[in-house]
Amino acid sequence: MSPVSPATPAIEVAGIGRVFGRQAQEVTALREVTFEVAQGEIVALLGGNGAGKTTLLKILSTVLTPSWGTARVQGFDAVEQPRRVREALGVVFGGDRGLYGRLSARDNLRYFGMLGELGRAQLRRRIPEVLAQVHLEQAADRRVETFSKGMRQRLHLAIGLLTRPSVLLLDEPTVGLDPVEAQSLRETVLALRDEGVAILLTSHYLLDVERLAQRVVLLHEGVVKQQCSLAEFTRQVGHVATVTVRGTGVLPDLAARPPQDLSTLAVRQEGDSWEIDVWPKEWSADVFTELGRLFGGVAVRDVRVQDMRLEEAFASQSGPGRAEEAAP
Ligand SMILES: Nc1ncnc2c1ncn2[C@@H]1O[C@H](COP(=O)(O)OP(=O)(O)OP(=O)(O)O)[C@@H](O)[C@H]1O
Repeated sequence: MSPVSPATPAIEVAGIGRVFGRQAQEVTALREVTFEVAQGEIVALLGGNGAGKTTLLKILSTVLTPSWGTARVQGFDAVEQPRRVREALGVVFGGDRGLYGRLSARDNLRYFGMLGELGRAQLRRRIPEVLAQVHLEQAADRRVETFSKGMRQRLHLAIGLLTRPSVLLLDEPTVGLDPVEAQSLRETVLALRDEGVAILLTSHYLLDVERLAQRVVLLHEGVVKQQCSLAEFTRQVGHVATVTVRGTGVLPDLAARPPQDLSTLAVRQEGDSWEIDVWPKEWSADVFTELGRLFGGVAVRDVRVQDMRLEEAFASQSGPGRAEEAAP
């Protein structure tokens, strides 16, 4: 980790804009984006398709230059000092891209470490350390093609950690993972934050944002539509998931037992079968107590939980707003 003052923001984006193409084909991906990520903080960068998230991550990782504005990582300018920025930064773009299935996890780490200009001695020391950090020691010498999605995602993270970055760009860390794998990956990410790593996270899942981030930056058509604490964001979103309870026979008497920690209910009934959606405002043990109270004593056949995708939240929040303003 680089010796920076705790007062220096880990990421500092000031008035960034990016235009692609020329004249008739011109597309303004970013108009005016300003925000900071403090040392040891996790900020979720959110926005619907085409909002500008990828463009911003590319600017921060020095792959793309901005058309205007400045981006700094640990105080280093992404355009003037790209090498220093790359030294401070770990970039984890997950999914199935980029790993070599026929190589072991250890050999993938060696390969990417060498591309990242780490020396042999450094790699000998770092590889076991990052394998331990992401809990892949036991699988280190297995071919990656035998890995689950969660293990692959862990390996991506390990590669991003090889250079001991103090800032991580984490793109969709839990996409395609089952709930257990997703939760265990989140715990690894939280452990990194506790070690002081600053993280800019993009995700389509509210649960990731809720469990990981302290603050939210919401992009819409290339401008920051909203910046707020996680508490404020989830309050505005209203609910974290849809729980669908299906049963047969007598409906629970919801009028007699008005729901508490659940925001709304929708009831569907066909013949003898019924289906009720409830929307918990947040995940807590109280939600399960409340579900037990509402549905105790009726014939429940199954319960399904669908974590809310952020698109649903944006549907209510991504109105035109500031995005209508003229580009600078
Ligand atoms: N190389 C490019 N040439 C032209 N237009 C581009 C280019 N890259 C991005 N854009 C446009 O810039 C806008 C922002 O794209 P960007 O990929 O940054 O959005 P995003 O928020 O990452 O979306 P998604 O969630 O769909 O990945 C879009 O309108 C996109 O079509």
